[in-house]
This record gives sequence, structure tokens and C-alpha cells, in this order.
Amino acid sequence: SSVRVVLRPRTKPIDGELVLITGAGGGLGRLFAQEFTMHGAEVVLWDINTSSNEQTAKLVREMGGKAYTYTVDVTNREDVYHNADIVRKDLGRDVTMLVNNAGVVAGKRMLDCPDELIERTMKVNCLALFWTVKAFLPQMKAQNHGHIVTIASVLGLFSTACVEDYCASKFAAVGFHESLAHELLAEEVEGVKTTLVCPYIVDTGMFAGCKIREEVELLLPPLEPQYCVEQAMNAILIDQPLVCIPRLTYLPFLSRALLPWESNVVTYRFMGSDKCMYPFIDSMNKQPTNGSVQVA
Ligand SMILES: NC(=O)C1=CN([C@@H]2O[C@H](COP(=O)(O)OP(=O)(O)OC[C@H]3O[C@@H](n4cnc5c(N)ncnc54)[C@H](OP(=O)(O)O)[C@@H]3O)[C@@H](O)[C@H]2O)C=CC1
Ligand SMILES: CC1=C(/C=C/C(C)=C/C=C/C(C)=C/C=O)C(C)(C)CCC1
Repeated sequence: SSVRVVLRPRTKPIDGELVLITGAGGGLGRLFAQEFTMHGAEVVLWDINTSSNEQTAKLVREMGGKAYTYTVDVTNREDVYHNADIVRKDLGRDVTMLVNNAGVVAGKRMLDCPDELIERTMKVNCLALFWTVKAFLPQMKAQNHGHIVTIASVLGLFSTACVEDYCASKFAAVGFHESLAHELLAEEVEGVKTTLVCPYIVDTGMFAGCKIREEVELLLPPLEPQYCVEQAMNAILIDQPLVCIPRLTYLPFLSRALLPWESNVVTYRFMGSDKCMYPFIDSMNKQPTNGSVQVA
């Protein structure tokens, strides 16, 4: 496999694939929809926000692509199962690639965070993965053809302060994805591939304000959304099981496992990554509460 990493393997054709993207109205979801369209796939767009979802579909159609939109709350498993059946009936065929991209973060210090926001993060970033995979994996296994992509995060591989809800949900997403990947391999379901995508900060606004030490940021600037999606697509198209974006973030993932806790704490302090979420949390607390979530 290390040879395979060096000798760029052939990318698989995905024209004719039916790709379902959750959170398709958002920053990365929208770019994924356009990227898959560019590679000839048809896209099924799910998002809780109808207007942003339709905006994504408009952009896909302007590219000459085919997009089918459904307003779905992925935390509502009946909604997921029901809409999965509607997709199959509407399109007369099965979803062959599932991109679990929808994600949220509370953006509050845990002790100041309403329980509902903590629950929402776990439901969107973790539990929803079970519902969408249960909805679409059986047909992929029956056809021995499919691909499950989990958009997790580097914060599913190592953590930092003040994002307990998000880290818990993304560590859970990583655990879910890996166990599923092992299960498919153990069952020798060769045709259903999996890719775990773990990006570093991406400039979509979701973590606006998150800031590490200036000097370190020169080495590790926030990712351009388009660059992040292209790197993820490169991995998906060669059936790469895991991709950390940028590659440099494999290092803290490794050092967390190999070095003693105290040395990681010292590294965090040196890098300014121990308090990197403070400006993000402060900026979130200046925003009006989100009407859609009843905040106690
Ligand atoms: N931005 C970053 O720095 C990074 C992001 N990621 C991950 O990438 C993914 C996409 O992130 P990004 O594009 O930045 O985030 P965005 O907030 O831009 O997009 C997330 C999308 O998911 C939608 N969504 C939220 N809740 C639900 C729900 N219950 N049902 C259906 N859709 C829902 C949102 O709708 P609405 O806008 O209405 O809430 C939004 O359209 C997430 O999983 C995130 O955790 C990973 C690493 C870094
Ligand atoms: C902790 C840590 C770092 C900072 C990581 C940050 C700031 C990650 C933010 C990720 C986000 C916002 C993901 C969203 O899904 C470094 C400097 C890489 C190395 C030392 C360990």
C-alpha cells in the first residue's frame, strides 16, 4: 500500500454513479456536489435548509449536471428512511455513493452549553451516520457496488479545548466509520469501498475565529474549501480508506498516540493550539441565538 501511495494508482470512473450528499447546502457539501458533477456523476442533495440546498442544485444544473433535491433532517431517522425510499422511487435506481457530510458544532464552552445543542451535535455528526448507512448500504451490498464517504475531521483523531461536543461526535464518527470498514472487509464485500475524510480547519465559516500561533499558522493555514474537496475527491477516486487534509496533520495524530500526554500538552502550548478555539467561542457568543434550536 505504501508503493500504491507513491505510484499514483488509476482513478476510478464515476460517470453514471448516483451520489447522495448530506448537508449539500453548506460550504463543503456544495463543492462536493459540483466536484462529483464535474466527474460525470448525478447528485442527490439532502439538507435541512431548503433554500441553500436548491442553490446548490442550481449551480449543478448550470454546469449541465443532474441534481435532485430533498429537504431532510438527518437527525430524524424516520425522515431519512422515508426519503431514501422516495429517492429510489423517484429515480428508479439505488444510490451508489453516500457522502455523509452534514455537520454542526455548538460553539459554546461545555458548562455554558444548553444540553439541546450538545444533543444536536451528537445527532447530526454521529447518529445520522447510522441512519443514512442503514438506508443505503443494503442495496450497495446486494449489488456489491458502492462507496461510503464519512466527512469526519482531524478533531476525530486528536482533540483540543472547548469543543467537547464536536470532538466527541467526530471521534464517534471515526469509530463508526472504521468499524463499518472492518465489517465490510471481514465479510469480503470487495465492491463497497469506504473513505474516511479528516480535514483540518476549512475556511467555510463554521469555525471562524479559530486561531493557532501566527508562526505555526504560516505552516498550517486554514484550508481553502475547494482545495479540501479536491484532496478528498482524489482519495475517493482511488478508493483510499483514510485521508487527512493536509498530510501534515497525520503528525499530531501520530504524536497523540506515541508520545506521553505531558509532551502533547507542551506541544499544544507551543503551537497555540491549546487555546485556539477561544476566539471562535467568543465570536459564536456574540451571535444571536440560532432560532432553529430552542436554547434553554
Ligand atoms: N469547516 C471546517 O473547518 C471543517 C468542517 N468539517 C466537517 O465538514 C462537514 C461540512 O462542514 P462545512 O461545510 O464547513 O459546514 P457548513 O455548516 O457550511 O455545512 C453543513 C451543512 O449541513 C447542514 N445541516 C446541519 N444540520 C443538518 C441536519 N440535521 N440535517 C441535514 N443537514 C443539516 C447545514 O444546514 P444549515 O446551514 O441550515 O445548518 C449545512 O448546510 C461537516 O461534517 C464538518 O464537521 C471537517 C473539518 C473542518
Ligand atoms: C490541536 C493541534 C493543532 C491544531 C489543530 C486545530 C486548530 C484543529 C482545528 C480543526 C478543526 C476546526 C476541525 C473542524 O472540523 C496543531 C497545530 C495541528 C498541532 C498540534 C495539535
